[in-house]
Amino acid sequence: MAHLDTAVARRLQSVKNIIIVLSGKGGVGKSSVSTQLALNLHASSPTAKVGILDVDLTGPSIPRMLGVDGHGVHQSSDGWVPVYADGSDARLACMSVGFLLKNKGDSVVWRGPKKNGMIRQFLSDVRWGDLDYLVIDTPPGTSDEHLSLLEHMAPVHARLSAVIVTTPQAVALMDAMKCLSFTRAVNLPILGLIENMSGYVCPCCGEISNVFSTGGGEEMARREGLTFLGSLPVDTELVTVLDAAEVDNSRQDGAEKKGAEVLQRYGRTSSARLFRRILESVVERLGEVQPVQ
Ligand SMILES: Nc1ncnc2c1ncn2[C@@H]1O[C@H](COP(=O)(O)OP(=O)(O)OP(=O)(O)O)[C@@H](O)[C@H]1O
Repeated sequence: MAHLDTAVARRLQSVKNIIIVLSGKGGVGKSSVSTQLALNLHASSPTAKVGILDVDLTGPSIPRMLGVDGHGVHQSSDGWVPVYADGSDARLACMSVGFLLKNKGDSVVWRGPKKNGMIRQFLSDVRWGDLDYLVIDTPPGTSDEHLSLLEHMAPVHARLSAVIVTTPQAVALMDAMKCLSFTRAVNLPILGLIENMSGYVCPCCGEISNVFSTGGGEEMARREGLTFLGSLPVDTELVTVLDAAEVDNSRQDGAEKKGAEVLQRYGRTSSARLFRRILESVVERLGEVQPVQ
């Protein structure tokens, strides 16, 4: 399966760390965790350069979460120019199939080879430039998209690792275990596990209460010898910021304005405060992971 893809190698040689975000189950908040990871890495230093690649081809949600879904992608002689969610600062680059669809509601109905071709093109043709981190949001489960990513990246990039997202419920944890066994089978280093929708933040007083079970992710991490990166409660403020990030296409500056607004508004949420601690663990773990063999 492994072959050296020189076009991908050339493009990714200026990317220091690649973090693949996985979840066994759909709807557990993988895209929102990917978005928050990118936003927090971006905010972690005034010079941090971050990319986010959305390979959830049938359900791309990153452009909307970052407030840039009104954008089209510009094709230059040297490949696709990513969309910058932070506008002219150009430190938060985003690429998604969502930018390539003619109409927002269009669905992508592709078989494996076509998905593989799209993913390879994302890896070989996007002008990411120098990046400290590239965060990759994937579809739920472990399917064609995951295999394509690894097939093209593992032979050419040593600093590849994964984060697993789960909710605390038993069914989600069972699927997270499948994800874990996939990463072990393909020798993909794991930074750790994040438990999302763990408890509920009261919008009035900020207190966290446990509506459903909590702690299942932490328990799984301990049992499996993984780092528990932290938990994030259900946060209605987060939904307001990420889900409502629809761009006003009637304004020429709509997408750029909305992207900047998401960055600012997210920074003030309680999720952002909690995520900063998760980020510390992620960065610490990045320093420890052994390069992919
Ligand atoms: N901690 C949270 N608090 C409140 N809402 C959340 C939280 N995490 C995710 N959500 C919301 O839940 C919904 C699903 O989240 P998201 O799209 O990130 O899940 P996903 O696992 O990527 O889904 P899919 O399987 O479709 O790819 C979104 O509306 C998102 O804003």
